[in-house]
Amino acid sequence: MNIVVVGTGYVGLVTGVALAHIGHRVVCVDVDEAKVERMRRGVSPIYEPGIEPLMKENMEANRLFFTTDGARAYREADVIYIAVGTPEKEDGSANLTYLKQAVKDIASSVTKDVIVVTKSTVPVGTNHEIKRMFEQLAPHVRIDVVSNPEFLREGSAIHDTFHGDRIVIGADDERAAAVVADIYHPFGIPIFQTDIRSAEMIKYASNAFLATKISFINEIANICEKVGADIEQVAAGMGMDERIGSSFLRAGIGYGGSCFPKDTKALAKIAANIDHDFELLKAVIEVNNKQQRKLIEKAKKRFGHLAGKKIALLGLSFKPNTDDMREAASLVVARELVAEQAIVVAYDPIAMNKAKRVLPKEVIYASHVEEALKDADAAMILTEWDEFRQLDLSVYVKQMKTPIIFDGRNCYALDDIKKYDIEYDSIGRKPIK
Ligand SMILES: NC(=O)c1ccc[n+]([C@@H]2O[C@H](COP(=O)([O-])OP(=O)(O)OC[C@H]3O[C@@H](n4cnc5c(N)ncnc54)[C@H](O)[C@@H]3O)[C@@H](O)[C@H]2O)c1
Ligand SMILES: O=c1ccn([C@@H]2O[C@H](COP(=O)(O)OP(=O)(O)O[C@H]3O[C@H](CO)[C@@H](O)[C@H](O)[C@H]3O)[C@@H](O)[C@H]2O)c(=O)[nH]1
Repeated sequence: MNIVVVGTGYVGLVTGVALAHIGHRVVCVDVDEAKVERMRRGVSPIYEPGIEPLMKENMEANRLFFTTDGARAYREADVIYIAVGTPEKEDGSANLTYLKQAVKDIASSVTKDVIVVTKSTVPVGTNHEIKRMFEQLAPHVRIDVVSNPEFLREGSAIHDTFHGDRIVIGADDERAAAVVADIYHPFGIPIFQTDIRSAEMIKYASNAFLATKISFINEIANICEKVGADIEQVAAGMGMDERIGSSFLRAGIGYGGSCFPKDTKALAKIAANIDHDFELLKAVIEVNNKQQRKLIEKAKKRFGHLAGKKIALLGLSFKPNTDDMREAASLVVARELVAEQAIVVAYDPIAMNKAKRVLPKEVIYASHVEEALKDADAAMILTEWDEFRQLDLSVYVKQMKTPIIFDGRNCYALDDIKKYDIEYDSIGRKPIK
């Protein structure tokens, strides 16, 4: 099958590589020339474990190509996947500018019937709007539109693509649905076929539900701190109930990333547009906003004021195994610390280059953990990278002026901390003084 993928971000590139790997001829199109140039040399524009070897293998097998020449690619395609960004607008709704541009680009180029598959996360009704646009802009050909939302997580995107829990296919046309189902057949992943609007809703509802789980456990953690219970024990005990499930019950400083923050807001907006006040989801968002400031509150309570205090920030990306800084808690924490006139020294194993572009200019960057901790008054752990989890705890004692750790990701067992002269305040657990 001749497949074209429009947009080579986390979703587009991973999709393109995976579809090439199961034998399709895949052309990935992007408007970003520098990105395409890098990918042609086998270099991934994103940090994603396992992506580069798979890219190179499929490029060498002449199954995977990268181009900025969308027009030519669309003309030759049997199936076109749209995976461009749908970022957040100021009012919280999804910005469909890139998506609509991609639709126009495709419509002005195609000369034969084609199936267009929307992987981008789009509000309910968008795929029907795309269909109408094609009917107006390219009446000479038949273009079927299929909704196929993506559920991969950054940092485990390759694994998720080959081992996902389900593939959702939303279609009005049985033949188009069957073609898309056939493409995915070699993955051996259960396929859930439904109508287009339900498919669009499954994506938002799934992300909103996972965000709800996180805000829920974070609120329980906040209560645990006040009643002397331990959130790790509570989450473990809750998770043993199969109806609840143990995943997504990790308390911390809230969710970030390119999806949960924007998709929860977009769903609240979708609801508002039809006069439905989605109170539960609005509370989930509000809880998360507060939770991202949790370590700042703890530090202010401990020190009184933060002016002149040297604070080491460990971890800057929104989660481990990615360099993505979108909506990372570190953005909120660093801005607030700088506003409080603290001296902020930051370290991240992978995201440092991207962080430098978005964190306040006052932030100082260390090239390793020890350097970040040197003479610090306190450390704040914002991302649970293995490098921090596996750190010899004596490093905190040796390097810091005062070994005080505010751990936003509960990286250490309390019993391990107790073996050292460390003051430790984490999320939903008893502080150790
Ligand atoms: N990042 C994730 O983990 C994830 C997971 C599931 C779903 N999604 C959804 O998938 C979509 C893509 O997300 P992403 O994080 O991969 O995006 P991204 O911002 O990383 O990448 C989008 C790419 O599209 C390119 N692009 C924009 N307009 C184009 C056009 N007209 N023609 C060709 N290329 C164009 C951009 O240059 C960019 O490289 C979004 O709707 C997002 O919500 C993302
Ligand atoms: O128990 C948990 C699980 C996650 N998080 C936080 O939640 C955020 C998102 O994490 P994760 O879901 O692992 O990463 P994403 O790559 O953002 O993936 C989510 O968003 C994608 C884009 O829509 C979806 O495709 C995925 O299914 C969905 O998990 C991160 O800040 C995590 O630190 C927690 O605080 N506690």
